[in-house]
Formats: sequence, structure tokens, C-alpha cells
Amino acid sequence: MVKLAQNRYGKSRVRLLKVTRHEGHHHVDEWTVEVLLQGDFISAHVEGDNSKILPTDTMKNTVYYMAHRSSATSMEQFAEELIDFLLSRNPQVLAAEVTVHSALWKHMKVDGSLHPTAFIRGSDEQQTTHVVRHQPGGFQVTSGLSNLVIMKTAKSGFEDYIVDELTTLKPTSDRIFATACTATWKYIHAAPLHYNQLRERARETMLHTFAGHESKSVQQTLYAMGEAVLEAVTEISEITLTMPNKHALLVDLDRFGMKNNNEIFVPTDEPHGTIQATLVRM
Ligand SMILES: O=c1[nH]c(=O)c2[nH]c(=O)[nH]c2[nH]1
Repeated sequence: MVKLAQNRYGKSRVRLLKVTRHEGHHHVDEWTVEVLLQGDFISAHVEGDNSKILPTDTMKNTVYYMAHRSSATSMEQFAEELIDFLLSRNPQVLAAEVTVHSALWKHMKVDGSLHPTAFIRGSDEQQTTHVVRHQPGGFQVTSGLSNLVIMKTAKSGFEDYIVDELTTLKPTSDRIFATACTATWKYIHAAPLHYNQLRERARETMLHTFAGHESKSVQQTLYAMGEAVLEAVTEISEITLTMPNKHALLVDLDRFGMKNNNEIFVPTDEPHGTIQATLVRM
């Protein structure tokens, strides 16, 4: 005997470019959206009865429909509108979740000033949000960013770790610290929030802390970054940071009779350290 333990379904990687045409300048949002529904879908799985199934193709169309009529100023707000729309029309759906990944388009600098309608990809960094609402119930919003590629060439060392017969790593008080940071943070959901401002504050705080921190390890800097975000943005209840340690290996120039004063490195992607932690308020 078997039974359906858990299920959800929806549409993934719905790509969308929205141009908001303000007088004198345009704003662009490039989003990749995922919509997932949970609910009373046992008969669909067990009997092949599709009478309660909203087609995933319709979900895709709903994303475009809502994008056109929405005046949401953040992707979190857009996700909330999309969820409300789907839940209001589908009583068989017990929970809807929407994930949005946003690309980093910036106005292009042309002749020294920002062009109003020409854009350049800032980097491969993405802004993210995951919003879920159970019926009945309020929104749970988890936002964040991924692939924030950052590096520092000072204020980073790694010493006094365990040394055993398998240790080859040399301690250093001066190394390259390079990472591609992923962060997700949960919002305390009291009132409608200014998601874009809060996101910018969290991101700026992370960068500020990373740059200034006297790092004894990736672990310590990650903790300092998370702690600073929780201090700076009281609307955030919890933050998870993942920071791969993208090693930059010092090249041995002794072989050529040269001294390498921490100047020439080989950047590596693999293998990399993986450092992750979640910080919550006490
Ligand atoms: O900051 C670091 N943390 C580690 O746990 C670790 N392990 C390692 O080999 N190098 C580093 N660096």
C-alpha cells in the first residue's frame, strides 16, 4: 500500500521582462518566476482526475497577466499579488508559493551620464524572493541575493587551526578572501514593508562589513555580516549566508629566483570551501 505523502506542482522558469515607461526614463525588471501550488490534488495523482488541476500553462499566463496589470514596486509585492489572485480563484489550492529571481540591469553610462533608456548588466548577481501563503493565513516572505561576487586583498588571514599529519595548508595572516555570497533573509511580517529599501540596506550592510572586517576566517566574517544585517534591519528575523571560500593560491616564484610578496596568485573555483550559517535574533 502506498499513499501520496506530499505534492506540489506549478510552472518554473517563467521569464519576464517588464518595461515601466516613466516620463523621461524607463525602468526594467527582468524576472524569472516560479509558481507552485499545494492542495487537494490526490484524485489527480491517484485516479487521473484533472478536474481540480489548474494547468501550469495557465499559471504561466497568469504571471504575464498579473505583470501587466500590477503596479507593484517590488518583486515581493508582485509575488504577493500573484499569490492572492491564484488563491482567490482556486479554493482547491491550500497554499501558493512564488519565487522570483531578478537580474541586475543598470542604466548605461553614456557621455558621462546615465542613459534613460539604455541598460547594461551590472553583474551576474541576482536578487531573490520566495513568498508563500497558506489558505487561510498571511504571507511568509524570504528574500535575498545570490552570486554576489566579492573579494578583499587585505584584512584576511587564517591561522591557529587544527594541525595533524594530513595538514599541508600554511597559516597566513594575509590572504585573498574571494567569495560568491548567497544570502536569504526572512521578514517579520507585521505591516506592508518597503522591500526594495530593506533589501538595499541589507546588501549595503553586508558589503560594508565584508570590506572592513579584520577576518580570522570566512566563518567569522560571515557571522559578522549576518549580525550586522540583523542589527541594521530590524524587519529581518533570520538570515542564512553561504559563502564559498574561492581560494587564491600563492604562486611559488622561488623557482625563478623571485620573491612573491603576496602579489601573484592562481584564482581557483574548485575545490572550494563551503561556509554556511543561519543567524537568528535571541
Ligand atoms: O576561512 C577559512 N575557514 C576554513 O574553515 C578553512 N579551511 C581551509 O582550508 N581554509 C579555510 N579558511
